[in-house]
Amino acid sequence: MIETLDLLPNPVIVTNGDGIVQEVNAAMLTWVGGQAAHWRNQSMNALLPVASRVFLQTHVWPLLLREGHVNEIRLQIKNTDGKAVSAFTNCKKSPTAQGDLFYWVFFVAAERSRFEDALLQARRRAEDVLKDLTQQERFIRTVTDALPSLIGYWDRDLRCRFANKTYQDWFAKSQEQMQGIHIRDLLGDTIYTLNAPMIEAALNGEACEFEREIQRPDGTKANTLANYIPDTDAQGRVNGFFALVSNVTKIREGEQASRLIASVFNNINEGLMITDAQGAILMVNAAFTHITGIDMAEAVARSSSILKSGRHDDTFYEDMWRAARDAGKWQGEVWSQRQDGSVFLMALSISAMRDERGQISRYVSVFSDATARWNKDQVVERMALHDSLTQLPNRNLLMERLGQLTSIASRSPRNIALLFLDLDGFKAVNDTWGHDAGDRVLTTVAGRLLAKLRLTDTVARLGGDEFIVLLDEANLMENVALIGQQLIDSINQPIDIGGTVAHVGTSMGIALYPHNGLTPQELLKAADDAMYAAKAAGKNTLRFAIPTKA
Ligand SMILES: Nc1nc2c(ncn2[C@@H]2O[C@H](COP(=O)(O)OP(=O)(O)OP(=O)(O)O)[C@@H](O)[C@H]2O)c(=O)[nH]1
Repeated sequence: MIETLDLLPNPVIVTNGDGIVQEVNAAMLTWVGGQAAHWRNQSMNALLPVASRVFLQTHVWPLLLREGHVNEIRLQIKNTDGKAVSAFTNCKKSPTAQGDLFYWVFFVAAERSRFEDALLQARRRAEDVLKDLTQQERFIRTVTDALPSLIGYWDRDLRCRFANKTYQDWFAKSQEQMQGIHIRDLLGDTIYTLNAPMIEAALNGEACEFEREIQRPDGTKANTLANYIPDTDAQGRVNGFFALVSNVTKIREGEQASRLIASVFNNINEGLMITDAQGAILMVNAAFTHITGIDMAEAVARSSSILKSGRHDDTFYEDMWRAARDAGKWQGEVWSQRQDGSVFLMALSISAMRDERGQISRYVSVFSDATARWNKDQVVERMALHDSLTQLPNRNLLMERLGQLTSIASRSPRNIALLFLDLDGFKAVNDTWGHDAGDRVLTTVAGRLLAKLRLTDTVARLGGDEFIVLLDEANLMENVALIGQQLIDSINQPIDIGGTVAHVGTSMGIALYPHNGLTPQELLKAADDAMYAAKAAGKNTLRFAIPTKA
């Protein structure tokens, strides 16, 4: 055994349980001097100064006998010069057939310092690792601080272990104040109580997501969407949970606004149609379907030209879209077609919507059905221009048509004849059979005049028993006289006035364009004068106006 011990660089002694030296190795002899035999069977106390001996007896042996080993016990050894040298020793009990042996291995302070160096290095490595970890944490913090969401970590005791900047700012707390804060203290009792089931779920390993309206320290309210994600280790233990909370106030407000817009979109009476820049329908509302009869699903993705009625030419639509594009808006009335092919008047307003680059991205068309209004306008217009009894054009419309005819004739010469008719003996009908009978006579006369004339000619009632006939392209005076006489003859026919028969005649004055005048007023005056000439000549006859020009 001693040979083996001699190989060791450390001083070693072997004792029995009473501390009697059994062996001393070579390294120990270089330290304490003498021969091995000198030390054998001596108490190891001989190697120690008094203080170490006492320490050995009172502390080391009891520990050694109890534990079977001691480590790094500081003892002093007397060297060859009798000087005390500080050393450390590790001792281990080794049972043998001859009884327990105790191996005392010594290392001097210098060796100890190597050991400490190793320790120091190990600590530095640990510190480097720690530094790495700190850097990593700093990196994580930098990244999470830049995020708009609240990111935090809560341990099992519901103490905050991490909270990013947004989390701190949200609750107006510093990083130090956040560190270790209890979640209840941060959220307040009310929100904590509401969140408690989710916290419990997260600590039970269950991820959860929920929304909550939170009042912030500055008093503002915000909608939050929270995710609690359990932090589970390899053994399946939940050590805490990550909290990821996003401010969804704007999103919720946006959704609310969208819902409002959608509600308006579908509840207004105006038809709405949104198309892309090329005119493909993207969206229509319920009123669109109500007015056009075209189903929403059927309209989408089709061209807005499905509404074309054919009453306008291509130029009309080109002008309309060009104006909407260039001016950003177009307003007007468009004859459009319903699903069933019927035509309606669309009072339409088109607005162009531009994207952030200024390009037109959408056209919003708002429209209503203006057909009923148009029909009513037509009736009013008709009433304004027609005689309500005979439905013939009245003085206004007559003058308008006469104006058009004279204007055309001034550019491309043609003859126009204006026949002024005033009934003879009409008052007697009224007086004899009453006003209604008189009306029957007037409508009958109107019908007879129309029956005798071409569609291009005009028959008008000036009022009372006065009628005007306009003959367009009346070339020969003889022809005009012939027509005039035929009209007189026709009126002379008996008129059935319900059970009895009335007779009226007509006196007719004829003025010719351009001979008797160039303007409507001149022509009417000339014909009126000629009519009076006919009356004066005995009634029921015709007279031409006296020419004003050769
Ligand atoms: N029934 C009816 N009578 C009308 C209407 N407008 C005017 N009158 C009447 O028509 C008559 C016209 O009078 P006159 O032209 O003098 O009658 P007349 O008997 O033809 O006389 P002369 O023109 O001189 O031949 C008046 O009695 C008016 O009251 C109408 O819309 N309906």
